[in-house]
Amino acid sequence: MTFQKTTKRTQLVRGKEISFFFLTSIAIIGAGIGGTSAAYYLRQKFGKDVKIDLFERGEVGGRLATMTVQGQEYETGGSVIHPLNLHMKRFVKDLGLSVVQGSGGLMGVYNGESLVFEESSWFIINIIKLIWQYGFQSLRMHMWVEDILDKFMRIYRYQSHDYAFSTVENLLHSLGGDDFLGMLNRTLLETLQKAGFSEKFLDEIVAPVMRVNYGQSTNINGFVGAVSLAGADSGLWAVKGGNKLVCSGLLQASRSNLISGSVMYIEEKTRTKQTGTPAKMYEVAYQTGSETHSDFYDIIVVATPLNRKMSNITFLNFDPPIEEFHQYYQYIVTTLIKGNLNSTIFSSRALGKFDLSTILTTDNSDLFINSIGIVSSVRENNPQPSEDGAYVWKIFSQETLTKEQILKLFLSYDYAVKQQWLAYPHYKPPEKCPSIILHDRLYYLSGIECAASAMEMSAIAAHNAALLAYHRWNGHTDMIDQEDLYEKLKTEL
Ligand SMILES: Cc1cc2nc3c(=O)[nH]c(=O)nc-3n(C[C@H](O)[C@H](O)[C@H](O)COP(=O)(O)OP(=O)(O)OC[C@H]3O[C@@H](n4cnc5c(N)ncnc54)[C@H](O)[C@@H]3O)c2cc1C
Ligand SMILES: CC(C)=CCC/C(C)=C/CC/C(C)=C/CSC[C@H](N)C(=O)O
Repeated sequence: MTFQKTTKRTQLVRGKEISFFFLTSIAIIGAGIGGTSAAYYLRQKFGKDVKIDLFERGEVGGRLATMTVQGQEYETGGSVIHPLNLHMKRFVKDLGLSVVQGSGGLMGVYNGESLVFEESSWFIINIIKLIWQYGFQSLRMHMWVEDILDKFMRIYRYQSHDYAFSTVENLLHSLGGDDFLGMLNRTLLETLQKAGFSEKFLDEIVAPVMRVNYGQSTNINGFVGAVSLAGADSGLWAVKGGNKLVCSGLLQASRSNLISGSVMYIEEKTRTKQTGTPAKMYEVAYQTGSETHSDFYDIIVVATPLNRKMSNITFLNFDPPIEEFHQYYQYIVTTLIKGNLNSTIFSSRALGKFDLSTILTTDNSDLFINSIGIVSSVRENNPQPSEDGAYVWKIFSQETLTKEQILKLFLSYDYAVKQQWLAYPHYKPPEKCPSIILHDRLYYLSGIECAASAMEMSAIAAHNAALLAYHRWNGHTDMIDQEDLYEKLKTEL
């Protein structure tokens, strides 16, 4: 089913205001959470008649993906969602999906020799342990993250009032001023050292959280560091049946046309429209199987990281030319293993007495895993062991695990399956974020990952790209890059 709309645009021609009627068609490249939420918001803004084509060369969901083993499905990509991720929350509600809550088992931190920190199932013991080992730093860290989240949440108010930003930097500045921009330019380590956190706390608590969430050290930028720490909060949740259901749901709700094909190049061309007037449009050339096709669009939203390895899209004949993108993405392997853990490699405690369900690791180059933890299938709230007591464990590592490494970790195992990812940017502050406006009507939403990669970040970027495209198409410049929005909106009911 295709939709077409005639849209009125007014232009100044030799000093006279002339109205043209154009057919509006929009292409989105990539059907991950970024592309599908862009389709959803573009439909909301541009209305029911505009044609929206969504190009996807792989599976709908992108980095939200599951793997089915022995009849059970597990998340292998983006898995947890923060309780304050309001776009994701809204999608789930609007699409009639259900949620599963994180199981919240016990966590320990291994440094290659022993467990340097171990949670207790008694809340009060935990508090005493944390204060004993790190003073009040855990509480201070919690407050630091909460303060950042508090400011971050301003985006929902701005977007509900339809305000858009033309750069990632402007968006972040509107939320947290120079402090937020400063976080992009400094490492998390520098930021937290300056705030007075101890080496011990940074090595034993903060670095392990960065390793499990972003496969990197505390040398990542301070902003993504804060997002990563938020990813260790309580109350995390996931979508029942798999997070990727949000993407297929948004695609359907947006009534876009899914085109299964790989976009090869985008070129700006002059075309004569049905009205007889010449107009600049974008030609999208894509491959399906061995065939090449192309189609013309007024607006394009690129919702995939633009680099050779990940999307390989060429921009032809743009004036000025569109720069090449060189963001390097971190390679990560997710391995699912159903088996009996050899807990004696982590702790001297007897096998039956080991009660940790997640083991994080310190930044030790001798370690071959970043983390290991018990996981539930996408339909369960709590992980279920099989009759022989085996659980399904998810391991994140920098390289594919060898059989020897798996046999070191497990006394016995039923299966081991893996998925490799170019997962998220390799963060190296100072971060220079790519432009959102690549050309007149060509938008890039994945650039937001330079600040932090997470489902909610892509959804925020998608909403922003839809608002930006809409306001620029209609000449509403007052809705873009407004300064002091927080103060302006404070007085509104
Ligand atoms: C292992 C792992 C764990 C993670 N855990 C979490 C987590 O717990 N919580 C969280 O919030 N985030 C997590 N993330 C990050 C999160 O998954 C991503 O930030 C988010 O899914 C990115 O979505 P996106 O739509 O922007 O990009 P993608 O999901 O990458 O979507 C881009 C799509 O574009 C398609 N595409 C690329 N090139 C072309 C082309 N030329 N033509 C057509 N289609 C093309 C791709 O096939 C892909 O489907 C994790 C990521 C990974 C890899
Ligand atoms: C964007 C905001 C404000 C919050 C998002 C917090 C969040 C959910 C961060 C997680 C980011 C991430 C890339 C996690 C990867 S690993 C996830 C999990 N620990 C797992 O074991 O699968």
